[in-house]
Amino acid sequence: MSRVIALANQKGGTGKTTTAVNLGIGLAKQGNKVLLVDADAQGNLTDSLGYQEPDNLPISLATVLTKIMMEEPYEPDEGILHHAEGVDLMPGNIELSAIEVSLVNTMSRETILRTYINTVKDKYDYVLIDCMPSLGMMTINALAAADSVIIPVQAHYLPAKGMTQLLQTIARVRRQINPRLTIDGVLLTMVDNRTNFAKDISFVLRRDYGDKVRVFQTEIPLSIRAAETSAQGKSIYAFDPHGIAAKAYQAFTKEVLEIGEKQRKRQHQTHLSR
Ligand SMILES: Nc1ncnc2c1ncn2[C@@H]1O[C@H](COP(=O)(O)OP(=O)(O)OP(=O)(O)O)[C@@H](O)[C@H]1O
Repeated sequence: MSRVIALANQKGGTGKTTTAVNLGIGLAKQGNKVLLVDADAQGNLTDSLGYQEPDNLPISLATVLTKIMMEEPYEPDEGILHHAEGVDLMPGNIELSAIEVSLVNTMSRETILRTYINTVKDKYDYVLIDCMPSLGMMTINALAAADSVIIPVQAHYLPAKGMTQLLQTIARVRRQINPRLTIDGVLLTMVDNRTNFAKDISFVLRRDYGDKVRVFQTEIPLSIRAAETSAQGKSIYAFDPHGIAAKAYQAFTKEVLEIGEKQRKRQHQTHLSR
């Protein structure tokens, strides 16, 4: 059974893409089949995996979403690229901006991405969706398609207002479109342990939101090597395998696997008790 996880935060630059790459490849290194979906018009995930001109790719997520909206046939593996470190990628690019606009007038506008994911997910253990830094239609589509959400939060600023808004949006999607949607947790990224600021943010997050969402035990440290990785087209495990960021992403992958295992067991028990 596959798990679909959206990496979402409407604030830009919080580590969504870096986490998608290194969680995805981390899960693949543990023997899982993983599809990464670039649902951000900036195409940063696509770029980070070595496809440096996402806008020139002949087929991308926008291509298949357009076909779904137009009720045209498409092949389930259409446009999917294979990365050397064992993950698949459905690339994204600037064409997704036009999709956001046309979705507004489309029937079932919140579930077009879910329709796509449902046709491919059975081939994978994990599907990770890298969301745009907004709460627009593409992010709503990602939340409608997902089983759960991971919220990367940059440890540099107090996320209070944005966090409340994001949690409200997730709750609304759960009520109106996707009742099975859960929050896996908040991941603190770019933590600079030399300052007290990161500790303060971590404390405030746990104090104000700890009863509503898990804050992952693992914190991703601020690391120049992690920042450099995106230009290399590879993961932190390939670029700097012994560094602090690689170790943190390994520990984070383990936490995500444990959550997945617990949820699978729960689903199995519910299924048996029916
Ligand atoms: N642990 C880290 N240490 C230092 N720099 C990092 C770290 N993680 C990510 N970065 C850098 O921070 C920037 C933002 O990260 P990233 O692109 O992953 O965020 P994002 O949330 O996907 O951004 P956007 O909202 O624009 O899609 C990038 O330049 C990235 O290389």
